[in-house]
Amino acid sequence: MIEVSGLRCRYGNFEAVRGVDFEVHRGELFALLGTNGAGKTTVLETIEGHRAPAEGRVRVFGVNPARDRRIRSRTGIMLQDSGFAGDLTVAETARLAARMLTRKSDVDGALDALGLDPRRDVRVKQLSGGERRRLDLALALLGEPDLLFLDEPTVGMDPESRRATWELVRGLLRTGTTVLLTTHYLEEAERLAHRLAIMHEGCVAVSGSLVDVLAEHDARIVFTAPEIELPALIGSAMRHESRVEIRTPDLQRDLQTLLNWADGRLDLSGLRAQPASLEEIFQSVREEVPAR
Ligand SMILES: Nc1ncnc2c1ncn2[C@@H]1O[C@H](COP(=O)(O)OP(=O)(O)OP(=O)(O)O)[C@@H](O)[C@H]1O
Repeated sequence: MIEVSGLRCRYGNFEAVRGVDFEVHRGELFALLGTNGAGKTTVLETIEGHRAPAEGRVRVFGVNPARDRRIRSRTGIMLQDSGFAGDLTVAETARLAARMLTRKSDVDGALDALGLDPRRDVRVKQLSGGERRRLDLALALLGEPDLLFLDEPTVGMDPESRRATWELVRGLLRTGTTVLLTTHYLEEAERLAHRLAIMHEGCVAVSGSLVDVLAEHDARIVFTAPEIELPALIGSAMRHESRVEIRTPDLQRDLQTLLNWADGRLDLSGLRAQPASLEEIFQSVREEVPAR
């Protein structure tokens, strides 16, 4: 659905994107993540056809998005701010947005899907931040796009609306919609993404399927235990008072060793074993990749 290869983008002499490659496949959710100023918006704008690359190639539905406007009718874009007049009501805004589309769209269905039906006669400027995001998403869904761009979709939403939005996105994925998500909310990416790329300083620092990316980084075993000599493990153990934290590249093996060793000897109280989180991987990208 999307192909980005060798992409470079410049603002004057400043190279904001320095050779980015990734693909987004049909029916998947791809999360484009990154540190502040990493170049995500620049990449997105190029994919959306608003910016021509300095070098490299971008294809959406197999065509150049900067030249071929036909892809617009198959694409839904949830912007950070949809830019409609605050004096219009929710329903007026949705009807106006629908009129700008070439595809037929179900305005009532989109408002209903986002729980905005009871708010349809409220002026947009009176909506809460979370309701506003839901309206932005409803507008992006008009015309039932094959490809959906979600830019920070759940900013300002309360936990319940956020969960409802994730469920809605999962539903869209089940019906074959392809989604490109950008978010600073890493739990969101962890919950939704099939594959992802983490950008830093204009480059992709980490990419792959969520499962592989998490598996490639050290998992963690945590428990509390008195001062005691631990068995030899593959991972490294650190102690903060009675709390022991083991970072391991082989969670199953070290956990097995630890449980066998503790059996009948010691209660590993508060034992937790978990894979690396995107939060930790993100942090290591920030620390490891040298600043330009
Ligand atoms: N119009 C512009 N002129 C000059 N530099 C720009 C312009 N727009 C963006 N930049 C710079 O390009 C780099 C990438 O910006 P971009 O907005 O693509 O990053 P981002 O990953 O979306 O950041 P954030 O997560 O902070 O929104 C940044 O260093 C930014 O300051």
